[in-house]
Amino acid sequence: MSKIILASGSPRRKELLEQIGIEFDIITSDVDETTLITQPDEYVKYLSRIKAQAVWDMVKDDDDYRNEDVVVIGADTIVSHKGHILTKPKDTGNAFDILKELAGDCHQVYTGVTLIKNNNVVSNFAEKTDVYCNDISDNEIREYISTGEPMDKAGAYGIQGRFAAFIGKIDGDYNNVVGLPVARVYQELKLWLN
Ligand SMILES: Cc1cn([C@H]2C[C@H](O)[C@@H](COP(=O)(O)OP(=O)(O)OP(=O)(O)O)O2)c(=O)[nH]c1=O
Repeated sequence: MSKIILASGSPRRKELLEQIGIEFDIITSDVDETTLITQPDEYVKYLSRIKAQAVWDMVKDDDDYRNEDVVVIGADTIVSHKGHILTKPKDTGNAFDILKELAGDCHQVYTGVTLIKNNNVVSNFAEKTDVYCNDISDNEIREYISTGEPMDKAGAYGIQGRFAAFIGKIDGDYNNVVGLPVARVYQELKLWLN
């Protein structure tokens, strides 16, 4: 049986993979996330790949994994609004600016996923979901930021949390917004697990 490693410290990704009944280990790395890529789908495909690659490099000579079939899953999520990329907010002022920009408009959430099996990149894709935000007043934004929810999330919000109050509709996979498009990940895993 293949061993699966989730190369992510995101509690949301752990929950989503658990939700579909997959058994896996979690190993995280600390990759340098700076890149000059500006195209959202290429950006998340690249970052998910370097996260998966870093963990593969850590485990490839490890006694627990050396003689096993190992599949490493890396992922990266960003928000894109009018063609520019929004990652996690740097501070609460930045969170305010981001949420002000997203209010009353449609934006895209991209999650990139990479599967590495035995040193080969066997899957590297980006999934897009359109998200429509209702109008949000400055006071509502300030209150939302005071919950602390935005700070570790791309686009400074969590659709699975209090920000649900401001989502008019989405077009695409909800789980992709939360950080992992598990239905597509499952389809890919089926191809590569034994
Ligand atoms: C848009 C959105 C993002 N997010 C989260 C998912 C990701 O955890 C985070 C984006 O940051 P990422 O850099 O993709 O991931 P991470 O730093 O949390 O974890 P790792 O690099 O170890 O894999 O934003 C939500 O939880 N809800 C949302 O609605």
